[in-house]
Amino acid sequence: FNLDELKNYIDSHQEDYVLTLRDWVAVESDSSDALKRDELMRMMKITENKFNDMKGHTNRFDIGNQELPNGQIIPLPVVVTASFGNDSNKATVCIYGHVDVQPARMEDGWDTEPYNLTEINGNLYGRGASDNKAPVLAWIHAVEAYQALDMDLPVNVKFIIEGMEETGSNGLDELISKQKDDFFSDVDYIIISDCGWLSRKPALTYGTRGNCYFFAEVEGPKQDLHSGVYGGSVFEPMIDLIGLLDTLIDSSGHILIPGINEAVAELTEEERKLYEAIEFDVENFKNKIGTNGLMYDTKEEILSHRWRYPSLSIHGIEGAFSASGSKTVIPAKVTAKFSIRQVPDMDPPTVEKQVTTYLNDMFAKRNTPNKLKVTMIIGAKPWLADVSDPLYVAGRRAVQKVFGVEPDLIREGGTIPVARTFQDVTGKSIIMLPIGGFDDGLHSQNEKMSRYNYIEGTKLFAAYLHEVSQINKS
Ligand SMILES: NCC(=O)N[C@@H](Cc1c[nH]cn1)C(=O)O
Ligand SMILES: [Zn+2]
Ligand SMILES: [Zn+2]
Repeated sequence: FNLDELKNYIDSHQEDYVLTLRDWVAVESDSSDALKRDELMRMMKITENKFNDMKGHTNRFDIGNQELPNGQIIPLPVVVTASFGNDSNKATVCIYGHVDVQPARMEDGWDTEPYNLTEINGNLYGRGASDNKAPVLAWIHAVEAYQALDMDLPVNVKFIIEGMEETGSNGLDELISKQKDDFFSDVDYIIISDCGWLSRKPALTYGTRGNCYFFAEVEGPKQDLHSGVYGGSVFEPMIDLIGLLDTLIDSSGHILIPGINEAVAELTEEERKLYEAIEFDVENFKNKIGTNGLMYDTKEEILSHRWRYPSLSIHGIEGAFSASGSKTVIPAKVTAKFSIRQVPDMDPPTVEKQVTTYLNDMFAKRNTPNKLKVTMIIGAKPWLADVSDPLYVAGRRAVQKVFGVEPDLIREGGTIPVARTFQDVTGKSIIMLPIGGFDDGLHSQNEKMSRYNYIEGTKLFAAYLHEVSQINKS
Protein backbone atom coordinates (compact mmCIF):
# COMPACT_ATOMS: atom_id res chain seq x y z
CA PHE A 1 0.00 0.00 0.00
CA ASN A 2 1.47 3.31 -1.08
CA LEU A 3 -0.41 6.28 0.36
CA ASP A 4 2.01 8.80 -1.14
CA GLU A 5 1.22 7.55 -4.62
CA LEU A 6 -2.51 7.98 -3.93
CA LYS A 7 -1.94 11.44 -2.47
CA ASN A 8 0.04 12.53 -5.53
CA TYR A 9 -2.60 11.17 -7.87
CA ILE A 10 -5.33 13.04 -5.97
CA ASP A 11 -3.32 16.29 -5.97
CA SER A 12 -2.72 16.09 -9.69
CA HIS A 13 -6.43 15.50 -10.42
CA GLN A 14 -7.88 18.21 -8.24
CA GLU A 15 -9.01 20.38 -11.16
CA ASP A 16 -11.09 17.46 -12.50
CA TYR A 17 -12.60 16.96 -9.05
CA VAL A 18 -13.60 20.62 -8.83
CA LEU A 19 -15.14 20.46 -12.32
CA THR A 20 -17.22 17.41 -11.36
CA LEU A 21 -18.38 19.19 -8.21
CA ARG A 22 -19.31 22.17 -10.40
CA ASP A 23 -21.47 19.87 -12.60
CA TRP A 24 -23.16 18.33 -9.56
CA VAL A 25 -23.83 21.66 -7.83
CA ALA A 26 -25.41 22.93 -11.07
CA VAL A 27 -28.27 20.45 -10.58
CA GLU A 28 -30.99 22.05 -8.42
CA SER A 29 -31.73 18.83 -6.56
CA ASP A 30 -33.86 20.49 -3.87
CA SER A 31 -35.88 17.66 -2.28
CA SER A 32 -38.24 20.05 -0.47
CA ASP A 33 -39.63 21.59 -3.66
CA ALA A 34 -42.06 19.44 -5.67
CA LEU A 35 -41.37 21.60 -8.72
CA LYS A 36 -37.70 20.53 -8.64
CA ARG A 37 -38.47 16.81 -8.54
CA ASP A 38 -37.29 16.29 -12.14
CA GLU A 39 -33.97 17.88 -11.26
CA LEU A 40 -33.65 15.58 -8.28
CA MET A 41 -34.37 12.56 -10.49
CA ARG A 42 -31.71 13.82 -12.91
CA MET A 43 -29.22 14.07 -10.02
CA MET A 44 -29.88 10.43 -9.11
CA LYS A 45 -29.28 9.46 -12.75
CA ILE A 46 -26.00 11.43 -12.84
CA THR A 47 -24.89 9.60 -9.68
CA GLU A 48 -25.78 6.22 -11.15
CA ASN A 49 -23.99 7.07 -14.42
CA LYS A 50 -20.87 8.03 -12.48
CA PHE A 51 -20.82 4.63 -10.75
CA ASN A 52 -21.44 2.88 -14.08
CA ASP A 53 -18.53 4.77 -15.68
CA MET A 54 -16.36 3.40 -12.86
CA LYS A 55 -17.57 -0.13 -13.69
CA GLY A 56 -19.37 -0.50 -10.39
CA HIS A 57 -22.19 -2.98 -10.06
CA THR A 58 -25.14 -0.58 -9.73
CA ASN A 59 -28.76 -0.88 -8.77
CA ARG A 60 -31.62 1.63 -8.54
CA PHE A 61 -34.38 1.09 -5.99
CA ASP A 62 -37.81 2.54 -6.53
CA ILE A 63 -39.05 3.61 -3.07
CA GLY A 64 -42.56 4.66 -4.06
CA ASN A 65 -44.38 7.97 -3.85
CA GLN A 66 -44.58 10.94 -1.58
CA GLU A 67 -47.83 12.52 -0.47
CA LEU A 68 -47.46 16.28 -0.11
CA PRO A 69 -49.33 18.18 2.66
CA ASN A 70 -51.83 19.38 -0.02
CA GLY A 71 -52.65 15.77 -0.93
CA GLN A 72 -50.68 15.77 -4.19
CA ILE A 73 -48.77 12.53 -4.88
CA ILE A 74 -45.34 12.74 -6.49
CA PRO A 75 -42.69 10.04 -7.07
CA LEU A 76 -39.80 9.71 -4.63
CA PRO A 77 -36.34 9.74 -6.22
CA VAL A 78 -34.76 6.31 -6.61
CA VAL A 79 -32.05 5.20 -4.18
CA VAL A 80 -28.84 4.31 -6.04
CA THR A 81 -26.46 1.60 -4.84
CA ALA A 82 -23.09 0.55 -6.27
CA SER A 83 -20.58 -2.15 -5.35
CA PHE A 84 -16.86 -2.27 -6.08
CA GLY A 85 -15.30 -5.67 -5.41
CA ASN A 86 -16.78 -8.74 -3.71
CA ASP A 87 -13.75 -10.54 -2.36
CA SER A 88 -14.93 -12.61 0.62
CA ASN A 89 -11.43 -12.37 2.15
CA LYS A 90 -11.83 -8.62 2.51
CA ALA A 91 -13.99 -6.54 4.81
CA THR A 92 -16.87 -4.67 3.17
CA VAL A 93 -17.65 -1.04 3.90
CA CYS A 94 -20.87 0.70 2.93
CA ILE A 95 -20.71 4.44 2.35
CA TYR A 96 -23.93 6.39 2.75
CA GLY A 97 -24.46 9.86 1.26
CA HIS A 98 -27.16 12.09 -0.18
CA VAL A 99 -27.26 14.25 -3.30
CA ASP A 100 -30.38 16.30 -2.54
CA VAL A 101 -29.99 19.82 -1.19
CA GLN A 102 -31.77 22.44 0.85
CA PRO A 103 -33.52 25.28 -1.05
CA ALA A 104 -31.41 28.26 -2.20
CA ARG A 105 -32.33 31.46 -4.02
CA MET A 106 -30.24 34.51 -4.82
CA GLU A 107 -32.89 36.65 -3.03
CA ASP A 108 -32.09 34.84 0.23
CA GLY A 109 -28.89 36.87 0.30
CA TRP A 110 -26.30 34.79 -1.53
CA ASP A 111 -23.25 36.67 -2.81
CA THR A 112 -22.89 34.29 -5.78
CA GLU A 113 -25.38 32.20 -7.78
CA PRO A 114 -26.13 29.24 -5.47
CA TYR A 115 -26.16 26.67 -8.29
CA ASN A 116 -23.06 28.00 -10.04
CA LEU A 117 -20.01 26.74 -8.14
CA THR A 118 -17.78 29.78 -7.64
CA GLU A 119 -14.27 29.70 -6.22
CA ILE A 120 -13.19 32.66 -4.09
CA ASN A 121 -10.01 32.57 -2.00
CA GLY A 122 -9.82 28.78 -1.98
CA ASN A 123 -13.50 28.31 -1.10
CA LEU A 124 -15.97 26.65 -3.47
CA TYR A 125 -19.33 28.34 -2.97
CA GLY A 126 -22.57 26.64 -4.01
CA ARG A 127 -25.68 24.99 -2.57
CA GLY A 128 -24.92 21.41 -1.60
CA ALA A 129 -21.15 21.90 -2.00
CA SER A 130 -20.48 20.73 1.55
CA ASP A 131 -23.87 19.14 2.30
CA ASN A 132 -23.35 16.57 0.83
CA LYS A 133 -22.13 16.62 -2.79
CA ALA A 134 -18.37 17.18 -2.25
CA PRO A 135 -18.10 14.47 0.46
CA VAL A 136 -19.95 11.96 -1.79
CA LEU A 137 -17.63 12.88 -4.67
CA ALA A 138 -14.56 12.67 -2.43
CA TRP A 139 -15.47 9.03 -1.66
CA ILE A 140 -16.02 8.34 -5.35
CA HIS A 141 -12.69 9.96 -6.24
CA ALA A 142 -10.90 7.98 -3.52
CA VAL A 143 -12.12 4.74 -5.13
CA GLU A 144 -11.29 6.08 -8.61
CA ALA A 145 -7.74 6.87 -7.48
CA TYR A 146 -7.18 3.24 -6.45
CA GLN A 147 -8.62 2.09 -9.78
CA ALA A 148 -6.53 4.53 -11.85
CA LEU A 149 -3.33 3.45 -10.11
CA ASP A 150 -4.23 -0.21 -10.53
CA MET A 151 -4.09 -0.63 -6.78
CA ASP A 152 -6.24 -3.35 -5.34
CA LEU A 153 -9.05 -1.84 -3.23
CA PRO A 154 -8.11 -2.82 0.36
CA VAL A 155 -11.78 -3.47 1.20
CA ASN A 156 -14.91 -4.11 -0.85
CA VAL A 157 -16.73 -0.79 -1.18
CA LYS A 158 -20.48 -0.34 -1.43
CA PHE A 159 -22.36 2.93 -1.81
CA ILE A 160 -25.94 3.77 -0.92
CA ILE A 161 -26.93 7.24 -2.13
CA GLU A 162 -30.33 8.79 -1.54
CA GLY A 163 -32.14 11.94 -2.66
CA MET A 164 -34.51 12.75 0.23
CA GLU A 165 -32.20 13.27 3.22
CA GLU A 166 -33.00 16.94 3.64
CA THR A 167 -36.68 16.22 4.10
CA GLY A 168 -36.29 13.27 6.44
CA SER A 169 -35.09 10.37 4.23
CA ASN A 170 -38.59 9.34 3.16
CA GLY A 171 -38.77 5.68 2.14
CA LEU A 172 -35.19 4.86 3.10
CA ASP A 173 -35.89 3.12 6.42
CA GLU A 174 -38.18 0.63 4.67
CA LEU A 175 -35.60 -0.01 1.95
CA ILE A 176 -32.85 -0.67 4.51
CA SER A 177 -35.09 -3.13 6.38
CA LYS A 178 -35.99 -4.90 3.10
CA GLN A 179 -32.33 -5.07 2.04
CA LYS A 180 -31.02 -6.26 5.44
CA ASP A 181 -30.33 -9.79 4.18
CA ASP A 182 -29.50 -8.76 0.65
CA PHE A 183 -27.50 -5.58 -0.05
CA PHE A 184 -26.42 -5.32 3.61
CA SER A 185 -25.78 -9.04 4.16
CA ASP A 186 -22.01 -8.80 3.60
CA VAL A 187 -21.54 -5.25 4.91
CA ASP A 188 -19.21 -5.09 7.92
CA TYR A 189 -18.98 -1.35 8.51
CA ILE A 190 -21.03 1.72 7.64
CA ILE A 191 -19.45 5.11 6.96
CA ILE A 192 -21.27 8.44 6.79
CA SER A 193 -19.58 11.71 5.81
CA ASP A 194 -22.49 14.12 6.10
CA CYS A 195 -21.30 16.51 8.77
CA GLY A 196 -18.43 18.92 9.50
CA TRP A 197 -15.46 19.54 11.77
CA LEU A 198 -15.87 21.67 14.87
CA SER A 199 -12.78 23.80 14.30
CA ARG A 200 -9.87 23.83 11.85
CA LYS A 201 -8.88 20.48 13.33
CA PRO A 202 -10.12 17.23 11.72
CA ALA A 203 -12.73 15.36 13.72
CA LEU A 204 -14.47 12.01 14.08
CA THR A 205 -18.17 12.26 14.89
CA TYR A 206 -19.76 9.78 17.32
CA GLY A 207 -23.27 11.15 17.78
CA THR A 208 -26.08 13.04 16.07
CA ARG A 209 -29.31 14.49 17.40
CA GLY A 210 -32.62 13.27 15.99
CA ASN A 211 -35.46 15.57 15.00
CA CYS A 212 -39.24 15.71 15.45
CA TYR A 213 -40.64 18.18 12.92
CA PHE A 214 -44.17 19.56 13.45
CA PHE A 215 -46.77 21.48 11.47
CA ALA A 216 -49.34 23.37 13.60
CA GLU A 217 -52.19 24.63 11.43
CA VAL A 218 -54.78 27.12 12.67
CA GLU A 219 -57.78 27.56 10.39
CA GLY A 220 -60.38 30.26 10.88
CA PRO A 221 -62.63 32.17 8.44
CA LYS A 222 -63.18 30.73 4.97
CA GLN A 223 -60.99 33.39 3.34
CA ASP A 224 -58.53 36.19 4.14
CA LEU A 225 -60.23 39.27 5.62
CA HIS A 226 -59.73 43.07 5.63
CA SER A 227 -58.29 43.93 9.06
CA GLY A 228 -60.10 47.27 9.16
CA VAL A 229 -63.49 45.80 8.34
CA TYR A 230 -63.22 42.63 10.44
CA GLY A 231 -60.37 43.29 12.91
CA GLY A 232 -61.69 43.33 16.49
CA SER A 233 -64.70 41.12 15.78
CA VAL A 234 -63.10 37.87 14.60
CA PHE A 235 -60.69 35.47 16.32
CA GLU A 236 -57.60 35.80 14.15
CA PRO A 237 -55.82 32.51 13.31
CA MET A 238 -52.43 34.24 13.32
CA ILE A 239 -52.96 35.64 16.84
CA ASP A 240 -54.01 32.19 18.06
CA LEU A 241 -50.97 30.63 16.43
CA ILE A 242 -48.44 33.16 17.74
CA GLY A 243 -49.94 32.79 21.23
CA LEU A 244 -49.58 29.05 20.93
CA LEU A 245 -45.99 29.23 19.71
CA ASP A 246 -45.15 31.42 22.69
CA THR A 247 -46.09 28.58 25.02
CA LEU A 248 -43.47 26.22 23.55
CA ILE A 249 -40.23 27.72 24.87
CA ASP A 250 -39.16 30.55 27.19
CA SER A 251 -36.63 33.27 26.45
CA SER A 252 -33.78 31.35 28.10
CA GLY A 253 -34.28 28.37 25.78
CA HIS A 254 -36.14 26.19 28.30
CA ILE A 255 -38.68 23.94 26.52
CA LEU A 256 -42.03 24.25 28.31
CA ILE A 257 -43.70 21.06 27.02
CA PRO A 258 -44.09 18.66 29.99
CA GLY A 259 -42.03 15.47 29.72
CA ILE A 260 -39.47 16.69 27.16
CA ASN A 261 -36.63 17.69 29.51
CA GLU A 262 -37.40 14.84 31.92
CA ALA A 263 -36.55 12.25 29.22
CA VAL A 264 -33.00 13.50 28.67
CA ALA A 265 -30.18 11.19 29.83
CA GLU A 266 -28.12 12.58 32.73
CA LEU A 267 -24.77 14.18 31.87
CA THR A 268 -22.02 12.07 33.42
CA GLU A 269 -18.73 13.43 34.74
CA GLU A 270 -16.90 11.27 32.17
CA GLU A 271 -18.89 12.84 29.32
CA ARG A 272 -18.34 16.37 30.63
CA LYS A 273 -14.59 15.72 30.64
CA LEU A 274 -14.74 14.74 26.95
CA TYR A 275 -15.94 18.27 26.17
CA GLU A 276 -13.02 19.80 28.08
CA ALA A 277 -10.48 18.20 25.74
CA ILE A 278 -12.10 19.52 22.57
CA GLU A 279 -10.70 22.45 20.64
CA PHE A 280 -13.48 25.04 20.40
CA ASP A 281 -13.13 28.80 20.50
CA VAL A 282 -16.32 30.38 21.88
CA GLU A 283 -15.42 33.91 20.67
CA ASN A 284 -14.71 32.63 17.19
CA PHE A 285 -18.01 30.72 17.14
CA LYS A 286 -19.85 33.87 18.23
CA ASN A 287 -18.13 36.06 15.65
CA LYS A 288 -18.68 33.59 12.84
CA ILE A 289 -22.43 33.58 13.53
CA GLY A 290 -22.40 37.37 13.75
CA THR A 291 -24.30 37.60 17.03
CA ASN A 292 -23.77 39.82 20.06
CA GLY A 293 -24.41 37.14 22.63
CA LEU A 294 -24.93 33.42 23.16
CA MET A 295 -27.22 31.56 25.55
CA TYR A 296 -24.25 30.08 27.42
CA ASP A 297 -20.75 31.31 28.21
CA THR A 298 -18.54 28.27 28.49
CA LYS A 299 -17.33 25.83 25.86
CA GLU A 300 -18.76 22.86 27.83
CA GLU A 301 -22.23 24.44 28.11
CA ILE A 302 -22.37 25.48 24.46
CA LEU A 303 -21.22 22.12 23.16
CA SER A 304 -23.51 20.13 25.43
CA HIS A 305 -26.51 22.24 24.39
CA ARG A 306 -25.63 21.72 20.73
CA TRP A 307 -25.09 17.99 21.06
CA ARG A 308 -26.73 16.32 24.03
CA TYR A 309 -29.73 18.45 25.05
CA PRO A 310 -32.89 18.99 23.01
CA SER A 311 -33.53 22.34 21.33
CA LEU A 312 -36.72 23.76 19.88
CA SER A 313 -36.63 25.98 16.78
CA ILE A 314 -39.47 27.80 15.07
CA HIS A 315 -38.79 27.80 11.33
CA GLY A 316 -41.62 29.74 9.76
CA ILE A 317 -45.32 30.31 9.19
CA GLU A 318 -46.94 29.31 5.93
CA GLY A 319 -49.88 31.48 4.91
CA ALA A 320 -48.64 34.51 6.84
CA PHE A 321 -48.16 37.76 4.95
CA SER A 322 -44.42 38.00 4.43
CA ALA A 323 -43.91 40.00 1.25
CA SER A 324 -42.63 43.56 1.20
CA GLY A 325 -45.24 46.29 1.53
CA SER A 326 -47.95 46.68 4.14
CA LYS A 327 -50.94 44.55 3.24
CA THR A 328 -53.65 44.95 5.92
CA VAL A 329 -54.83 41.38 5.85
CA ILE A 330 -56.10 38.87 8.38
CA PRO A 331 -54.80 35.51 7.02
CA ALA A 332 -57.52 32.86 7.15
CA LYS A 333 -55.27 29.83 7.62
CA VAL A 334 -51.70 29.74 8.93
CA THR A 335 -49.35 26.84 9.53
CA ALA A 336 -46.36 27.09 11.86
CA LYS A 337 -43.34 24.85 11.27
CA PHE A 338 -41.20 24.00 14.28
CA SER A 339 -38.94 21.16 15.30
CA ILE A 340 -37.42 19.65 18.42
CA ARG A 341 -33.95 18.09 18.14
CA GLN A 342 -33.91 14.70 19.85
CA VAL A 343 -31.27 13.31 22.19
CA PRO A 344 -30.89 10.10 24.21
CA ASP A 345 -33.31 8.95 25.79
CA MET A 346 -36.07 10.82 23.96
CA ASP A 347 -38.49 8.79 21.85
CA PRO A 348 -40.20 10.46 18.82
CA PRO A 349 -43.64 8.74 19.18
CA THR A 350 -43.74 9.84 22.84
CA VAL A 351 -42.64 13.36 21.87
CA GLU A 352 -45.41 13.44 19.25
CA LYS A 353 -48.02 12.69 21.94
CA GLN A 354 -46.51 15.17 24.41
CA VAL A 355 -46.46 18.01 21.87
CA THR A 356 -49.93 17.31 20.46
CA THR A 357 -51.57 17.00 23.88
CA TYR A 358 -49.84 20.12 25.18
CA LEU A 359 -50.73 22.29 22.18
CA ASN A 360 -54.35 21.11 22.18
CA ASP A 361 -54.62 21.92 25.91
CA MET A 362 -53.08 25.36 25.42
CA PHE A 363 -55.34 26.01 22.44
CA ALA A 364 -58.46 25.01 24.42
CA LYS A 365 -57.59 27.67 27.01
CA ARG A 366 -57.84 30.36 24.32
CA ASN A 367 -61.58 29.75 23.85
CA THR A 368 -61.33 30.37 20.14
CA PRO A 369 -63.69 28.92 17.50
CA ASN A 370 -60.72 28.39 15.15
CA LYS A 371 -59.47 24.86 14.46
CA LEU A 372 -56.01 23.54 15.37
CA LYS A 373 -54.37 20.59 13.62
CA VAL A 374 -50.95 19.37 14.83
CA THR A 375 -49.00 16.91 12.65
CA MET A 376 -45.53 15.44 13.18
CA ILE A 377 -44.05 15.03 9.71
CA ILE A 378 -40.57 13.76 10.68
CA GLY A 379 -39.68 11.63 13.71
CA ALA A 380 -35.95 10.87 13.49
CA LYS A 381 -34.15 9.28 16.44
CA PRO A 382 -30.73 10.34 17.80
CA TRP A 383 -27.64 8.20 17.18
CA LEU A 384 -24.63 7.53 19.40
CA ALA A 385 -21.55 5.36 18.78
CA ASP A 386 -18.88 3.83 20.99
CA VAL A 387 -15.63 5.73 20.38
CA SER A 388 -13.55 2.71 21.33
CA ASP A 389 -14.93 0.84 18.30
CA PRO A 390 -12.14 -0.24 15.87
CA LEU A 391 -13.67 2.02 13.19
CA TYR A 392 -12.72 5.02 15.33
CA VAL A 393 -9.22 3.67 15.96
CA ALA A 394 -8.84 3.33 12.18
CA GLY A 395 -10.19 6.88 11.80
CA ARG A 396 -7.55 8.26 14.15
CA ARG A 397 -4.81 6.49 12.21
CA ALA A 398 -6.03 7.81 8.86
CA VAL A 399 -6.29 11.39 10.18
CA GLN A 400 -2.76 11.10 11.57
CA LYS A 401 -1.43 9.90 8.21
CA VAL A 402 -3.06 12.66 6.18
CA PHE A 403 -3.20 15.64 8.54
CA GLY A 404 -0.52 14.69 11.10
CA VAL A 405 -2.77 15.46 14.09
CA GLU A 406 -5.08 13.66 16.52
CA PRO A 407 -8.72 14.27 15.54
CA ASP A 408 -11.25 15.79 17.93
CA LEU A 409 -14.01 13.39 18.97
CA ILE A 410 -17.20 15.33 18.48
CA ARG A 411 -20.96 15.02 18.22
CA GLU A 412 -23.21 16.74 15.71
CA GLY A 413 -26.23 18.86 16.58
CA GLY A 414 -27.92 18.13 13.25
CA THR A 415 -29.71 14.99 12.22
CA ILE A 416 -28.87 12.21 9.81
CA PRO A 417 -32.11 10.28 10.09
CA VAL A 418 -30.71 7.10 8.59
CA ALA A 419 -27.83 6.71 11.08
CA ARG A 420 -30.02 5.21 13.77
CA THR A 421 -31.84 3.02 11.24
CA PHE A 422 -28.53 1.56 10.04
CA GLN A 423 -27.60 0.85 13.66
CA ASP A 424 -30.94 -0.69 14.64
CA VAL A 425 -31.54 -2.71 11.46
CA THR A 426 -28.07 -3.93 10.48
CA GLY A 427 -26.43 -3.97 13.93
CA LYS A 428 -23.16 -2.97 12.23
CA SER A 429 -20.64 -0.44 13.54
CA ILE A 430 -21.04 3.03 12.11
CA ILE A 431 -18.60 5.91 11.91
CA MET A 432 -19.16 9.47 10.81
CA LEU A 433 -16.02 10.71 9.10
CA PRO A 434 -16.52 14.38 8.25
CA ILE A 435 -14.49 16.49 5.83
CA GLY A 436 -16.61 19.66 5.84
CA GLY A 437 -15.28 22.79 7.52
CA PHE A 438 -16.81 24.26 10.72
CA ASP A 439 -17.80 27.40 8.78
CA ASP A 440 -19.30 25.83 5.64
CA GLY A 441 -22.71 27.45 6.18
CA LEU A 442 -24.79 24.31 5.70
CA HIS A 443 -28.44 25.13 4.87
CA SER A 444 -27.48 28.80 4.95
CA GLN A 445 -26.56 31.52 2.46
CA ASN A 446 -23.11 31.17 0.84
CA GLU A 447 -22.65 27.46 1.62
CA LYS A 448 -19.12 26.43 0.66
CA MET A 449 -16.57 23.65 0.72
CA SER A 450 -12.94 24.68 0.83
CA ARG A 451 -10.72 23.26 -1.91
CA TYR A 452 -8.33 22.21 0.88
CA ASN A 453 -10.96 20.16 2.73
CA TYR A 454 -12.26 18.66 -0.51
CA ILE A 455 -8.87 17.48 -1.72
CA GLU A 456 -7.31 16.55 1.64
CA GLY A 457 -10.65 14.90 2.48
CA THR A 458 -10.32 12.73 -0.63
CA LYS A 459 -6.87 11.66 0.60
CA LEU A 460 -8.32 10.95 4.05
CA PHE A 461 -10.93 8.66 2.53
CA ALA A 462 -8.32 6.84 0.43
CA ALA A 463 -6.19 6.35 3.58
CA TYR A 464 -9.21 5.28 5.62
CA LEU A 465 -10.06 2.41 3.26
CA HIS A 466 -6.60 1.01 3.96
CA GLU A 467 -6.89 1.53 7.74
CA VAL A 468 -10.23 -0.29 7.82
CA SER A 469 -8.62 -3.23 6.03
CA GLN A 470 -6.12 -3.44 8.91
CA ILE A 471 -8.82 -3.95 11.57
CA ASN A 472 -8.41 -7.35 13.24
CA LYS A 473 -4.96 -7.75 11.64
CA SER A 474 -2.75 -6.48 14.44
N1 LIG B 1 -26.41 17.24 6.88
C1 LIG B 1 -27.41 16.61 7.60
C2 LIG B 1 -28.62 17.51 7.71
O1 LIG B 1 -28.53 18.68 7.44
N2 LIG B 1 -29.75 16.93 8.07
C3 LIG B 1 -31.00 17.62 8.24
C4 LIG B 1 -32.03 16.54 8.28
C5 LIG B 1 -33.34 16.95 8.77
C6 LIG B 1 -33.77 16.87 10.04
N3 LIG B 1 -35.04 17.32 10.04
C7 LIG B 1 -35.33 17.68 8.81
N4 LIG B 1 -34.30 17.44 8.04
C8 LIG B 1 -30.97 18.45 9.51
O2 LIG B 1 -31.67 19.49 9.53
O3 LIG B 1 -30.31 18.10 10.47
ZN1 LIG C 1 -26.54 16.36 4.71
ZN1 LIG D 1 -28.45 19.08 5.29
